[in-house]
Amino acid sequence: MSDNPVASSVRPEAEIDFEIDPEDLPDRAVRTELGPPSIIVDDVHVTYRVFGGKPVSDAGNNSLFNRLVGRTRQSVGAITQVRAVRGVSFVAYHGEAIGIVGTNGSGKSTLLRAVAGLHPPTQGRVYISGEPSLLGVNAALLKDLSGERNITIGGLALGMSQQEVAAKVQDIADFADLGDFVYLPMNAYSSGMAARLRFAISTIVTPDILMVDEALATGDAAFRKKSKERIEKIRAEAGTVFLVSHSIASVRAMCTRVIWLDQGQVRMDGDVDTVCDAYQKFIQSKKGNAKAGGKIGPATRGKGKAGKPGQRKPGQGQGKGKPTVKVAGQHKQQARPADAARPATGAIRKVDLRPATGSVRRVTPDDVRPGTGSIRRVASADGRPATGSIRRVSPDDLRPVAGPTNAGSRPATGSVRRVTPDDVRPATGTMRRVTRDDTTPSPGTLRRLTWDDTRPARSPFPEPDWGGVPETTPVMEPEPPRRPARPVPSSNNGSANGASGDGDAPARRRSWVGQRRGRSVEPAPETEAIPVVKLTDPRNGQGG
Ligand SMILES: Nc1ncnc2c1ncn2[C@@H]1O[C@H](COP(=O)(O)OP(=O)(O)OP(=O)(O)O)[C@@H](O)[C@H]1O
Repeated sequence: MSDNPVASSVRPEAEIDFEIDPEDLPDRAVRTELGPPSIIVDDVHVTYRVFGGKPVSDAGNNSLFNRLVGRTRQSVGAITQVRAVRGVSFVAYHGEAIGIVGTNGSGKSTLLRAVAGLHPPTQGRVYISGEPSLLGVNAALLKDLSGERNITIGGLALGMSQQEVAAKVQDIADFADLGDFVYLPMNAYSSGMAARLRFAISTIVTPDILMVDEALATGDAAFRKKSKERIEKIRAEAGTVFLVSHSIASVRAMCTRVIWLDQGQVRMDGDVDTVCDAYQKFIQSKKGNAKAGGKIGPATRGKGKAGKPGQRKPGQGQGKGKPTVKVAGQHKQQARPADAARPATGAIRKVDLRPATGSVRRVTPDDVRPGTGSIRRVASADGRPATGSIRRVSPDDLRPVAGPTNAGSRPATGSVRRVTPDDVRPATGTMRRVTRDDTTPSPGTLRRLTWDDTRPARSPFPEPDWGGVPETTPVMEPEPPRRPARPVPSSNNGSANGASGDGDAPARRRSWVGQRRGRSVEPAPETEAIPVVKLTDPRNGQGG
């Protein structure tokens, strides 16, 4: 394991707010008579163990063996120890408002968490009388819930009953200046609104010990004024208030005592003006040094040679012959030379944008012009067919391959061409266009239906009566026995006067029957007299 006591020093520059108009906070906190001790912090150390970090050898243990071991661990994933708080001791009293100042990463938040019991000290002890209430920027509010619900949950967590919380919801929403936003999920809040709500929830009840960590930083002047009044009230009721802030003006206005932390240690502890003045001077000297070319920060890793203050050997962390910047009389910082951005071996260097062989370079318009053997720009002329190369397809490619006429659009072997109407004419063995002729009947095939196809094959109805006698009910007269006609004398044919004798009767009868059947029946012609011949049987000679 490696020890990295200066890890905090690489944090970005603290955002120190000197710009707050003191008129926003007109009344200075008045130091009142102090009560008994509320908190005793006795030589507290807090060390974080970070997995996977790069081990940085301590200056005191920078032996060859340690460096070799450190490098070995670095390659397999080392555990880095970050000593955030290192041996802090102080006593806080009832009725005090203590401001805690320091640059980024100096251990302010860690110290508050240790005092509030949220992070056990690695070493040392904390004694406390009363119930601490830590209000931090990361206080556990549920962002998916509305402000109203968070007020309820926070109030219950502080020991209030449901009725007490319900009665206070509107007051808290008014104090945080949320308006109707109190009914919306906290996701919809700005950072300032969320910070105001956190402060309002934490101060629903008057806590014994209130710890405010940067929660006021996002508030506007009006809200800071309200906050100050509330803090004054808590302090007046013999509570103890801790205020972590980068706003020196707020600390000056609200606190009665200030502790300045630097790299996890108490650098100064005393009355407001003395400590704030010293801290302000320290910050301004850092700013001045930064403007002069030095980098702001209490210390630098400087190739792993920067160690704890007081343990650093002269010349450590400095390149040979390179200028150094002294920060606040304690930390040494290697100045960044003006030509630091020039190419260096093994480091990030300025990329040469000119073409170079085998290196990354900037692509210029010249690079995309046609050239041989490289990626080049495809010009209009290049869009014509080429063999074996990717090219741009132009409208010309869609024209017939052979010849400009339709004839040229006939199938060609092995090439894609435009399909014309000619291509859909009938051809043998290929698909062809279907014409009307294809729909005329042919034997054994489907044919066109005509009107006749729709008439019944045999009518189910009887033939209509057209005035005659139905054939199904014929009236038959029995025909009289035929007698042999008597020979008619040629002199007396009986037809001279129109009268007829008995020989006319059969003709008349046939004519009548024919009329009744509705048919025109021609009278039978007069039969001639047939001689009667008597036949004899040749076997017995008798007539038959
Ligand atoms: N959870 C953590 N794990 C590892 N290191 C941490 C953790 N929290 C803080 N640190 C380190 O501890 C050191 C002190 O951090 P801390 O947040 O207490 O400083 P701070 O003074 O509150 O900083 P700031 O002003 O930026 O809020 C820093 O170097 C930081 O990187």
